[in-house]
Amino acid sequence: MMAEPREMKENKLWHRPLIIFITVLIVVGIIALVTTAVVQNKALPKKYKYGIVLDAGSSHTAVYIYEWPAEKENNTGMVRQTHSCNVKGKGISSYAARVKEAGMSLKACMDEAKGKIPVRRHHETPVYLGATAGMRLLMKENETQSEQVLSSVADFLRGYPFMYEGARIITGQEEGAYGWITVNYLSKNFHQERSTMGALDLGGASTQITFVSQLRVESPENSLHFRLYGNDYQVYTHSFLCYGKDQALRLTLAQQLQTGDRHLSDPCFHPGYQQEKSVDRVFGSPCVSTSLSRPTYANFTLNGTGNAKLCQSNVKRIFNFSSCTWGRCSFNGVFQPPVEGKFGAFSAFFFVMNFLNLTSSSLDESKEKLEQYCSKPWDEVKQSYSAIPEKYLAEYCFSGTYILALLENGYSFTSDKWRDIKFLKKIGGSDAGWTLGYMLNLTNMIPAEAPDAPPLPHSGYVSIMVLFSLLLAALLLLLACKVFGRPTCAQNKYVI
Ligand SMILES: Nc1nc2c(ncn2[C@@H]2O[C@H](COP(=O)(O)OP(=O)(O)OP(=O)(O)O)[C@@H](O)[C@H]2O)c(=O)[nH]1
Ligand SMILES: [Ca+2]
Repeated sequence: MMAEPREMKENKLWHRPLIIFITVLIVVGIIALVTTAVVQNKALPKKYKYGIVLDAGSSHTAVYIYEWPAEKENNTGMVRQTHSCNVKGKGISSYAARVKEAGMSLKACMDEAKGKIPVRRHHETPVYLGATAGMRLLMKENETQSEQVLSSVADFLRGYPFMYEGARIITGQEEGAYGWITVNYLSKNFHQERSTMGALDLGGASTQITFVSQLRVESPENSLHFRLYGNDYQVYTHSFLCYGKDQALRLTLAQQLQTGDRHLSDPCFHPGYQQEKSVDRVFGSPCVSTSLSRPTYANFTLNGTGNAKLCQSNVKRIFNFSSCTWGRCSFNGVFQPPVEGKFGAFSAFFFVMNFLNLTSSSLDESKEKLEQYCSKPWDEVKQSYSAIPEKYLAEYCFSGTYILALLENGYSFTSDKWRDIKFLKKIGGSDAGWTLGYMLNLTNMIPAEAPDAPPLPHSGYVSIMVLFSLLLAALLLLLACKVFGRPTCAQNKYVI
């Protein structure tokens, strides 16, 4: 009777170190597993790639830097803008008479880009320059000069340690298409079965409208077909050269100067606004039709009268609604299907509508507010917005009226469709514009088919691995209890 307890005690003495050893092993194992999972799951210092696009617009040039994680370049929405720089002065087309300086004008922004991108990435960072309507107009006026301007900027960009990938004038069709790609890429609309949004871009010298149309696009030059991430898109696009807001102002002024009076009473400017303007500046543009008669005097005086209604009827005269050889037209005989779906309106559409506080107003409300704004005396306007450069400030009444006329009468956004227009500047930190779409296309970052996704996301995979390891460990522990006897486990509360 006395021998049995001694044996049990001996057994227990032999068990204890083993159990402790196994428990420690299991605990260490679990800690190791969890640590591995956590470390693995934590954002590793990612490898980023970079790209630079110069938007050589008619009014100014902007330099954009984009960044994306190297291993995820084919996923939609991964590229983001990390920096932008506005080149001082006017657009590159304004250097026509002093082409050598065109390249140098980019120096400050390009030097800044050098500082923003890690040195070890410089040699593999592509640089693209795309010129838009200002250079398209210069090309029409003087081909040699436009080529010289492009080679001046090209030579200058080649002097940087980046990978120079070209400087060219992009077509209006490309400008529209890439703007559409940009807004939908940034909104992650190419994912799943989401519908896309149209893109409205208003520059200084041209304006673009691009959207998916269910209706057949009758004119081949306005029709684009894309296969992106496994989906097909039939896209309508048109770029109206000369219908950017600066050229539209010239067209409106040229129309009004047909009366022959060198004192122009202009309803698109505030009452009390007065300025001497050059006839050359107005009629020197290739946009101003040669059928209009050019006044003989060199300057004219513009006197604001501040009447948005009259302004609107003047502005409407620059659109030709009378001839259309297609089923339906926007203006100037250009085919356009009815606008469909939501739209993102950016660049000057945003600057102007945002300044006028009209980004969330209905069409009727916008007209009303604009009437009030235009009728404000110039002195009052200057006082209220002393921080805004006078050049911009003087033109908001005209620009707002032009935008309403272009959208309502030009593109046929009726009152109910007006709500579908969202005036925006950026989407998730990146500017809306053609540059991102241009770079995505040239670097082959928008695949036709959806990239193969692993069955589980990485974090899901790790979580499942950890869960099963824990389960396994618990089972092992249970097994140990069974092997080494109940009392020990019961004492340690391991057995249920
Ligand atoms: N109010 C205001 N106007 C601006 C600003 N930036 C540009 N603009 C004006 O808005 C118009 C359009 O500007 P952008 O979109 O930069 O035009 P752009 O790219 O130079 O011209 P395009 O080659 O026709 O595309 C021009 O008349 C500019 O002078 C701004 O910050 N505020
Ligand atoms: Ca532009």
